Amino acid sequence: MTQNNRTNRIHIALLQSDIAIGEPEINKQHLRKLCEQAVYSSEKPDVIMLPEMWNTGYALDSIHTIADIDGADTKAWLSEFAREHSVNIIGGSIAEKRGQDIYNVMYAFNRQGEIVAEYSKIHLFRLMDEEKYLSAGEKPVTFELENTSSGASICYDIRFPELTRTLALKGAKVLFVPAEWPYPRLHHWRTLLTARAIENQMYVVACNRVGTSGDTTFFGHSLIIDPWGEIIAEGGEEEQIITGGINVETVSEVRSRIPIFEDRRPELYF
Ligand SMILES: NC(=O)CCC(=O)C(=O)O
Repeated sequence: MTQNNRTNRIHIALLQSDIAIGEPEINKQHLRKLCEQAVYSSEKPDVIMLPEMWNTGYALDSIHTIADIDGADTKAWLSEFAREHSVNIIGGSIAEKRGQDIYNVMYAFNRQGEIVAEYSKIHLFRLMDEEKYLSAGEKPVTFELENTSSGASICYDIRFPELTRTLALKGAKVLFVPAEWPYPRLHHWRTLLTARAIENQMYVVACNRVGTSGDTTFFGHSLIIDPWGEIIAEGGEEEQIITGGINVETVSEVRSRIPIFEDRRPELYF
């Protein structure tokens, strides 16, 4: 386990895992074990976070038969785990079947096991054929976790600064980003996440998968970045749990030092 010091207020554990393509049950057992490893560690986290599409991976050809119907199974075990262990969970994202459509959906649960957010990925990634198989979400989502206003984005979404700015304007101080982001775009990953943190003066917490599917290799490098753009924690390229602490008061400090939200001139931008 990669460990950061624990003087800050919210302690986060990122489950940077491999994903078995097209094997929801195997993935569920595996992620559950990692969740247990995180909560039974010597420094129990306040929030645990999973990567993008962890139930199926990008098994798009069979997605209609293996996606979780209404997310029912995933919601049930994540909610129970959150309540049983009194831990907040950002449930990465899963392939969810809603009627005849499939969405890439993030759930967030509080310590009581209540679902506090459901976000369907707005921007579908053509390079991985998402738009051919999945339906796009229509609504930016903010939510409260540990009394902290937070925002949801999934992977490719971070290439759209308008979305993160919208979430920041709705009050988000922390952006959670589950991902399946592969080589060769490590430079884009680090740069875009850091830019979203700096330009919105918010924490960015991103959990990427590792492992190889076909000829695509996912590099991990999960990140926790502070509102000044400094990296608090970064994963390697192996399966591991990455931990780091965030203190939301830092958001106000950075925003008062360089008051970009007061200096914006939105009447001139569009
Ligand atoms: N799963 C994704 O959305 C991947 C996004 C990605 O790799 C990118 O470069 O953007």
